[in-house]
Amino acid sequence: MACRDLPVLFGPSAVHQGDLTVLWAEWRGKKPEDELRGKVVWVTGASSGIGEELAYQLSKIGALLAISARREDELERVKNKCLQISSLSEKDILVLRLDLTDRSSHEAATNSVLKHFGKIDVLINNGGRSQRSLFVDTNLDVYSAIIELNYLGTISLTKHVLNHMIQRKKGKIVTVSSVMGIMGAPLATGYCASKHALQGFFNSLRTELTDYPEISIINICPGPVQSNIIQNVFTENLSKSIESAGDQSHKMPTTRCVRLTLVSVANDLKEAWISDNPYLAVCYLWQYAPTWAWWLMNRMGKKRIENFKSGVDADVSYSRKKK
Ligand SMILES: NC(=O)c1ccc[n+]([C@@H]2O[C@H](COP(=O)([O-])OP(=O)(O)OC[C@H]3O[C@@H](n4cnc5c(N)ncnc54)[C@H](O)[C@@H]3O)[C@@H](O)[C@H]2O)c1
Repeated sequence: MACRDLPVLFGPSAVHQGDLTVLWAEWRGKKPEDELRGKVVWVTGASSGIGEELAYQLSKIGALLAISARREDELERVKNKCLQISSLSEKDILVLRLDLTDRSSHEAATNSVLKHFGKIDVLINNGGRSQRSLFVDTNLDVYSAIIELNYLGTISLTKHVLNHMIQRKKGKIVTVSSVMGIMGAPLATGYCASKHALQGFFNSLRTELTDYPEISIINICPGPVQSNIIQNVFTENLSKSIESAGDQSHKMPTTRCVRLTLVSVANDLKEAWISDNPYLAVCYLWQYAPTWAWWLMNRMGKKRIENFKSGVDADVSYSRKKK
């Protein structure tokens, strides 16, 4: 690497987006266009946010898509847009209704994708919901629902798809975890627990698959990203929605998060941190100097709770584009 290249890695725009391995992969690594064209990719939670954008970018690359979520009409909308922006044809995109919490349906859903395409090259476990409520205020049913959806729903689908990948001895299981799978933060105790559970699960599963070097387990850890995640959060009661999601424009654009996700998939990165600062820096601290991270998070966390209680987005104080 020449000295003139250093600003690419350490310049202000780069450090705000992903860990050094992700940025290196984007700069020097394999291109999603080369690695994913013609591959069968199944994306869960494809009806909005990160999953919807994954469908768009993958369709432009020429990947064959199975797109899943609970609302079929929204999936049809996403499919139609994919067909408009790509050279894919009708049969290249399978709309498959799927409720991650309905675990008894996951085997049949997997068989439907296999029947349509004959194989699954990549599963992207993206569907999930976050949380905005303090533990002291929150009903335990909410914790059960978060674990059922984010953790058990994800590993249930993985189990069926992995059986197929083991038969083929190849495939990629990608899970959209979160920086909250690495650190802890207030207002999200259940969400953090579910993402930590996913990290622990997939890091352990990888060690059980050493006889299958062509099966990759890839954990994606985004920081705050523009999507519908806040309007869909769990609150203190299962029946209660959040009053206002607040402005989300200070967060990382969905397009950028998804591009770096696909770079991570193309390069088989085991774990990718994709975030603006300060959350990216907190990930490094949490990993290498946890005592400092705990000290810092206590201070940031207080502001997060204040923001939430005043009706603005919890993370609004830390963005470069303060609102
Ligand atoms: N946006 C962020 O700031 C952020 C940060 C880190 C991680 N993530 C993760 O990214 C993933 C996608 O979230 P997003 O930000 O795009 O939010 P989003 O709310 O826009 O999208 C979530 C998707 O999951 C689907 N989903 C929810 N419950 C489901 C169920 N029971 N069965 C099937 N699908 C279901 C929704 O229909 C939707 O398609 C989630 O796993 C989330 O935890 C998001």
